[in-house]
Amino acid sequence: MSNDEQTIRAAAATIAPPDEAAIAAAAARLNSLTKPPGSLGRLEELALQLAGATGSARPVLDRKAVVVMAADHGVCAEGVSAYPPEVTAQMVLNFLRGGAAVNVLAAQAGADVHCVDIGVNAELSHPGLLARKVRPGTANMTVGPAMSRSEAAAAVRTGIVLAGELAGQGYRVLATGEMGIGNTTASAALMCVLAGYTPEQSVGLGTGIDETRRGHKIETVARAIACNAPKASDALDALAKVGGLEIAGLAGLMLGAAGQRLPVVVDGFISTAAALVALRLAPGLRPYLIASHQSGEQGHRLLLESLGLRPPLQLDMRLGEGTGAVLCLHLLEAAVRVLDEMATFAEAGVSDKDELKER
Ligand SMILES: Cc1cc2ncn([C@H]3O[C@H](COP(=O)(O)O)[C@@H](O)[C@H]3O)c2cc1C
Ligand SMILES: O=C(O)c1cccnc1
Repeated sequence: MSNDEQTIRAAAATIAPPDEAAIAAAAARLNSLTKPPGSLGRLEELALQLAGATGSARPVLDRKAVVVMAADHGVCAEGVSAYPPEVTAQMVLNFLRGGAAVNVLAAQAGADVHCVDIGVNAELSHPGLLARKVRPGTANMTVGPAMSRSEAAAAVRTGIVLAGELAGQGYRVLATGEMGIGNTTASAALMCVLAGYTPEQSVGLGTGIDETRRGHKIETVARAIACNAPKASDALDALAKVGGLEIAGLAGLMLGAAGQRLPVVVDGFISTAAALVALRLAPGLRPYLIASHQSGEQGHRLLLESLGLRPPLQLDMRLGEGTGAVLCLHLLEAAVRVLDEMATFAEAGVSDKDELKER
C-alpha cells in the first residue's frame, strides 16, 4: 500500500466517535430553555450534532470557511456539459477576485473562501490560490481510467492535509465547494458504482443541457463504467477510474476535518458524491457530516436518501461552488446561538410544564 493510502487509513482511524457527554449536556440545556421541548425542530438536532462533533455542549463556530476545490474532467471531450472546460480556470480567477456566487454568499455568512487548484488543466498563479495540483485534469474516463489509483490517493491526501492546516488556523467548521466543468458526470458515475443506482437515475442536467444531451450523458456514464469496471467495494478504485480530482480532494477534506473534530457542511450533488466516497473510506465520518440543501440536480435526492442525509434546505439551487453549504452556515449559527443565548425557564421565571402538572 502506498504512503498516501496509509495516510488515508490513518486519517480514517483517528476519527473519534461523537462526544456523548457533550450531546447529553446540550440536550439537557435545550430542554431547560424557554420553549416546549423539541419545538425548535431541526435546529435542535443541528445543535446536538454540533455538540457531538465538536465535543462541546456550547459549540463555538466563530471561524468558518468554505473550501472550493477546482479540477478539470477529460470526459468533457464527450460533450457532457453545456459549458466548455475553460470555464473551470476562468471561474477559479473569479473566486479569487471575489465575484462568484459563493463569494457573495460566504461573505454574508461570515465565512472565508479558500480556493484550491487540485487539478485544473491550466497554469494558474494568484497569491490567494492554494496551488495543490495533483495532475492537470483527469483523462477521458470513457476510454480508460480518469486517473491512477496513486493520483486518486494523492488527491484525497491533499484534502486531509488541507483540513489539518485549516484546523490549525482556527477554523471551527468547514463547508465544501467545488468547481469543475464535467463534474456532475463523474459524480453520477460514482453514484452508480458505489451506491448502486443506474445512469438513468443518477444523471441530471448539470449546467443546463437539454434532454437529448442528457441521453448522451447517460450513455457516456454507462460507457465509462463498462470500460473501467470499477469495484463497488473499493472506493479508491472507483474514484480513480470514474471520479475526479476535486471530488477526491473534498473526500479527503471531510476525513481530515472529522479527525480534527470539525463539523463539515456538505454542498450539492458533487459534494455529496465526495461524501459517498469519504463515508466508504471512513464510516465513522457520518456524525461530522451536515447536509445543507437538496439541489435541483436530479440524482441528488436519491444520493442523499441512500446516505441517510436529510438536508434542511431545498431552494431549487443547482450551482455548486459551496453556495448551498454556506447558506446552511446561517442555520448552524442559529443553532449554536439558541444553545448559548436563550434564557432557561428558571432564569426567565417562566413556568415549565412539570410545574403545571404539580398544581
Ligand atoms: C459559469 C459557471 C459557474 C459555475 N459554478 C459552479 N458550476 C457548476 O457546474 C459544473 C458542473 O456542471 P456540468 O457537469 O454540467 O459541467 C461544476 O463546475 C459546478 O461546480 C458552474 C458552472 C458554470 C458554467
Ligand atoms: O448540485 C450541485 O452542486 C450542482 C448541480 C448542477 C451543477 N453544478 C452543481
